[in-house]
Amino acid sequence: MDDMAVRLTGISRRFGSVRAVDDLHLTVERGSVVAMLGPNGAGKTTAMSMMLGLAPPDTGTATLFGGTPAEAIRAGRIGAMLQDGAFVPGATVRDVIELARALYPHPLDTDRILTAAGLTGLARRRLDKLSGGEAQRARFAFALAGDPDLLILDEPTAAMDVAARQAFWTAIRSYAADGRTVVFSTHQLPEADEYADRIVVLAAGRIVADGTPAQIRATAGVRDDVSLDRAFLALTESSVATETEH
Ligand SMILES: Nc1ncnc2c1ncn2[C@@H]1O[C@H](COP(=O)(O)OP(=O)(O)OP(=O)(O)O)[C@@H](O)[C@H]1O
Repeated sequence: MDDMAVRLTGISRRFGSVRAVDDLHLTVERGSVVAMLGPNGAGKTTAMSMMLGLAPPDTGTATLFGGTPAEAIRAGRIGAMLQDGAFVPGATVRDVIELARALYPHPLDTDRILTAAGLTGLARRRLDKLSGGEAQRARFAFALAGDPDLLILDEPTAAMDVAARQAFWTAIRSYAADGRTVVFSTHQLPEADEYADRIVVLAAGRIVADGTPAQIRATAGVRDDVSLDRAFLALTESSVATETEH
């Protein structure tokens, strides 16, 4: 049996002449919180899509808990937040939570989901009337609904205000404290610094650094008291999405 929550073995994906993800090898241990960082276009969303089985890799394999992503999803073990994921038109926050709960074998209680996502006062609001940050909280509610073993979250706090971010990270902390696994991407580097056990830095579809926040600073050659932003820039400054040769 594979002990790893996520195992990416040499996955690659091209779009035309762009190598969005280039021979990526990554394992994520169960119970860890892993941040995926990288400049715009580094391949984070593409890698997460392949993790979830939404896009097949051109080469390599992606497994979750030792099986295919589709098997893990069917077993109700995976929750995900994707960038700008569309909602059912006309539905309310409560409707979409009930819809998500119906997809999973052991869903969380609706009130618990509403509380964890900070949506208790908005349960009857139509999704198309939500603000950007509120819609992001609704996506988080959808991801949490099935009480999954692994959360894969693409820029989960984008558009959230300060209070919503704090509530989000409190929910993630209690979720991870139960030994469950989180993989998230962000451009808010202090979030990775504070909440991730491990940071994977991507540039041009490849891993350029991987380790604890302290190890990332060491790889970048900066001191421990220097901001993670400085370390990140040192690691990724020279990178641009790789064009393949014709
Ligand atoms: N469907 C697509 N068609 C063509 N090119 C694509 C497609 N999806 C992604 N790309 C390209 O692949 C590269 C990686 O994109 P990806 O969205 O994975 O990056 P990202 O790290 O998530 O970026 P961001 O931080 O901006 O969200 C980029 O150069 C992007 O333009």
